[in-house]
Amino acid sequence: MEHFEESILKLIVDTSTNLPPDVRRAVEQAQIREEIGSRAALALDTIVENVLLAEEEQGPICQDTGMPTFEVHTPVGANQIVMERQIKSAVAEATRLGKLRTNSVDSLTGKNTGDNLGPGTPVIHFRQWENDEIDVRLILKGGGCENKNIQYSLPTDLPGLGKAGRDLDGIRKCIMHAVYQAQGQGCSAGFIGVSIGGDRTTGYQHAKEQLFRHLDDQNPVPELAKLESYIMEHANELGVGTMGFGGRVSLLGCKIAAQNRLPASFFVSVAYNCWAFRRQGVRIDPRTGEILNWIYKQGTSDLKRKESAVFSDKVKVLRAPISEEAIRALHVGDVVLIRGEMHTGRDALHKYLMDHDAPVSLDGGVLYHCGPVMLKDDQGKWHVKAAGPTTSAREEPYQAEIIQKFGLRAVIGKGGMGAKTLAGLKASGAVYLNAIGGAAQYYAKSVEAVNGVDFLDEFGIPEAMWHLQVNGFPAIVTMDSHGNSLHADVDKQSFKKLEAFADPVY
Ligand SMILES: O=C(O)C[C@H](O)C(=O)O
Ligand code: SF4
Repeated sequence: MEHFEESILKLIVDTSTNLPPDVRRAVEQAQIREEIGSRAALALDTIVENVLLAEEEQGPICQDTGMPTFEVHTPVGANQIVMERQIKSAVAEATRLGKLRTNSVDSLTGKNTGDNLGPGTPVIHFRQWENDEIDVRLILKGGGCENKNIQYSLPTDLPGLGKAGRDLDGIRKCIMHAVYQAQGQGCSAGFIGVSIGGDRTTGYQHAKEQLFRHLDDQNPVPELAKLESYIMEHANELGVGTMGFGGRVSLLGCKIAAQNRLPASFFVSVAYNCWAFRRQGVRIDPRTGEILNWIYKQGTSDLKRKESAVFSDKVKVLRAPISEEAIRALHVGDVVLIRGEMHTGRDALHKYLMDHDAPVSLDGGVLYHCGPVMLKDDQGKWHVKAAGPTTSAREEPYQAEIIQKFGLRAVIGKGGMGAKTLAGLKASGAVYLNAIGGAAQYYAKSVEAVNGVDFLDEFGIPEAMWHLQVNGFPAIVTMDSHGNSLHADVDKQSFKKLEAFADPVY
């Protein structure tokens, strides 16, 4: 087993940086379906560009490399204790190399362990099988889409859909609702794994396991095969679209399975995975630890780069610090390019800023909801390795007050924010800009220099306040200072479409 750790490291690097061909094909199909020039098409062009950049640079496709989850099958008698130790060591090494973000945070102190190791992380499940080879599968599912997982307990009443009973029709309604409720926050268009039955714990576990199925496999249970096709067809009528921008494609894959349940329980558990669907697997020789073959084909396909609308002359350039006048001139749908300094800030920083001063002036400033992957070189200089946006909705309780308190003019994130922030943007003269979730290589390229960092020791790399010099960071105005929100509009329209699926189908 001399090569086992090295094989696991290869698996991690490939999973994080190289989107498998079946996932690429699904993204490509969406790109073909969306109307040229639409916001969804622009978002998909950025996603494709990002997938290709990640492969070329061997950089993380998305900065959130998720909760590394390993499903391992071993021959009878293989030493699982040694394997677990080596998997952990490979995880730490991948983190040191910047292929995984430091994602393991102490839930009580907020301290980041810095190497992705700690109680509960990474997740490793072992099972024995009567087979001569070791099978290791890995999924890197990020926090934003994990937050959009949902579990229904039937019978229930679903918003827009009415009663959902303990039958196939009730299950159908739950799944339609699951896609609707994710909106753009889980970086749609997504992939869902669905489990019918089990208990609360095994339901979610089983739902996640469905994400390991090949996208083009055929469900062996005829009713579930039919339900999968129904969902694929109709969830795309909801109009959520890529990043919740509206559009023809809201779902890229759906895999459903059933397990037995208790008489009193009837769960439908949905694991929602963003478009950055990073899962891979290897078969390993138990004598040498070497990789025998890859379970899903490895990257490389004919995804085509498209000239993006970002380069058109309609784009407005914003130089930070930004004036109120420049902000008031912006409207939902405008594409902007930011030049100058922006500051990253997410959950820990927002909470901190509520009752402390900021370490730098934020007057006219741009706050980026982002937890990047950063590496320090031998000279002590920091480099951005991946830097896409995080889900902004988490900052809803704080954002309006922070904009007002510090004079911020722009907040960048993804998935949109709520009514309180919208009112705050209007009152203070600020905008919400949407960056394309998961496009971490694409945005990292627009960073010219790291000007400094605050709270690194206290908050850890993803939560620290990084001061980034950018030259042409593209984003779309999705909430303006005149009370308009694309997110509220798409939510309303897609809810109306959801209501059309209330009548029984089964
Ligand atoms: O943590 C992040 O950087 C992103 C997260 O996965 C999210 O989607 O909000
Ligand atoms: S930012 Fe988006 S693409 Fe990245 S892990 Fe979160 S949900 Fe997935």
